[in-house]
Amino acid sequence: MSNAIKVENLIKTYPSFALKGVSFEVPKGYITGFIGPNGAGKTTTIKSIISFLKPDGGTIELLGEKVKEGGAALEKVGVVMDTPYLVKDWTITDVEKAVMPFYSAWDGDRFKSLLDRFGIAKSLKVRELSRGMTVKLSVAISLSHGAELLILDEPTSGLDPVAREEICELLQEFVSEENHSVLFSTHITKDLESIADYIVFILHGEILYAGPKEDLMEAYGLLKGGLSDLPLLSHVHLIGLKKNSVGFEALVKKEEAVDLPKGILVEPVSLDELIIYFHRGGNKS
Ligand SMILES: Nc1ncnc2c1ncn2[C@@H]1O[C@H](COP(=O)(O)OP(=O)(O)OP(=O)(O)O)[C@@H](O)[C@H]1O
Repeated sequence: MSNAIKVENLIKTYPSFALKGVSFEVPKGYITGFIGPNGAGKTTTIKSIISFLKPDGGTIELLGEKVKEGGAALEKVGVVMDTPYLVKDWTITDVEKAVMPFYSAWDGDRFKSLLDRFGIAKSLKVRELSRGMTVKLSVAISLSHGAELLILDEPTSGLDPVAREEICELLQEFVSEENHSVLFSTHITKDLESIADYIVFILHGEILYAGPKEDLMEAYGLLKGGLSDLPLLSHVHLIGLKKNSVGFEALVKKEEAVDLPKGILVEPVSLDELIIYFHRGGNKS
């Protein structure tokens, strides 16, 4: 399977944070969700991929081409960042005039029809757009310059469920065209549970998992039981543990959860729970 993005051994060091040799692939033709708690390194990774940041080490390939010193060729890549870069006083017509020269394949008719579909008049100023409309405008720009890969950093944060659903539908429509791919970072893992095919999970600047979503969800489970059961689980690695006055819940790798005491259940885990329990860590005492 060919890759839309290949990141190898990416290093970026800040005084109080580092990407420590991040490696993962985003397969062509699918939606890949990029997850991890606040400060895990998602935006730093995405900014490195699109050359908004200069990494300290590692290699990045975008659509089969190595990103060279001096920046990525983003002609075929649509980028939707958390903080849009558009000038607030511009009208949408001004925005189109400003972005058009950067793209040889700019399709004005497609842009107009997407704006109509999203209910965005060209006479509106950027400052008059709601957060949802701003995200849709960024997506409309990406879809109008013939992008084959969309990279989105938190596109659905701050949006109501209706707008989130619309964005998710757009992404699904986008990947339904041959060889189109999406990398999509979000805290709203519910969105990914319905639309992502692959997951990249980052914690403290390191990749914990990169692969098919179903395999990730299948590999882990939540153990639930009473507090008196905990000492009987010394042979099981509890990745993350939550206790209350009567019982406990713990994240485990299913293949390691063997010889369990009677009454202990292994239940399916959600993406949210995976993030929470990996972040929390396990301590049986
Ligand atoms: N320019 C910078 N200088 C110093 N530290 C930075 C800089 N940019 C980011 N960081 C630090 O790097 C860490 C990772 O930040 P990053 O924005 O990549 O995380 P994130 O996973 O996208 O988080 P969030 O989900 O909150 O957006 C944070 O601790 C942040 O403070």
